[in-house]
Amino acid sequence: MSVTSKSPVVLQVRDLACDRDGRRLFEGLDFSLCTGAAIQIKGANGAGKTTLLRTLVGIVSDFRGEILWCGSSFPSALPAMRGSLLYIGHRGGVRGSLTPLENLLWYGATRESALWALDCVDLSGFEGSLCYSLSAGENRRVALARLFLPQTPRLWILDEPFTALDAVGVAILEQQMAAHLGFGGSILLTSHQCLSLERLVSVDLSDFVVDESLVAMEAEHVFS
Ligand SMILES: Nc1ncnc2c1ncn2[C@@H]1O[C@H](COP(=O)(O)OP(=O)(O)OP(=O)(O)O)[C@@H](O)[C@H]1O
Repeated sequence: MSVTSKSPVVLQVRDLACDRDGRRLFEGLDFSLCTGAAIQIKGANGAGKTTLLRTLVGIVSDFRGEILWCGSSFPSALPAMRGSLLYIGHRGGVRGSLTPLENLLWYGATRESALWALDCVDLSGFEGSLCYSLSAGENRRVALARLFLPQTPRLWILDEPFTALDAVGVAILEQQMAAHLGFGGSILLTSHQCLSLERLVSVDLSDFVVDESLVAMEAEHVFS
């Protein structure tokens, strides 16, 4: 699928600002994510990448500005967006006391599709091991196996999906992301990794950091 200026926008952020613990992390953030396209959110440790993703999936509701799903504003658009969303957070959502197969069955996969997905991420032979006995990279593969299940939702929001993966794991994931975009899906991800995906644009949160000196000057002006 080719992405053009006419590709429909699925997720849009307008003049977004997020706070954490009383501190403004970023403000004035604008971007539009189209069908068949990906956005990589970049920024230093603590810049607010995870906070942004958690805001976009509705876990964090303390924001200023506007978030739109297919043209409808949050929070009323949240249920519709969640119906089309696959979110894999920092921790991956893998239960250590379950096996990789049981984890995928818990997410609603059939046994056949779960075994297929585990094979795609090179975990054949580990289906029945308890996840707490697997390595960090293997656990990350269990989490990412959800991207290989059939009828995957159209929007993927992925927080540091490449963490702990080896070179083969990175290649497998990039290939699957490219396939998802090719089918008209959309991806928003955070990563410090240099990615070779086509139809990918970067948004750096450092460009939206608040200038504290201006905030102080404005406050002085208001109270003087
Ligand atoms: N639950 C929380 N309560 C209070 N402050 C928080 C909480 N979670 C995050 N923060 C703070 O918000 C800021 C942004 O955190 P966030 O995890 O969004 O950054 P990040 O850009 O994803 O960082 P990293 O690259 O290290 O993963 C940090 O300074 C962090 O200390």
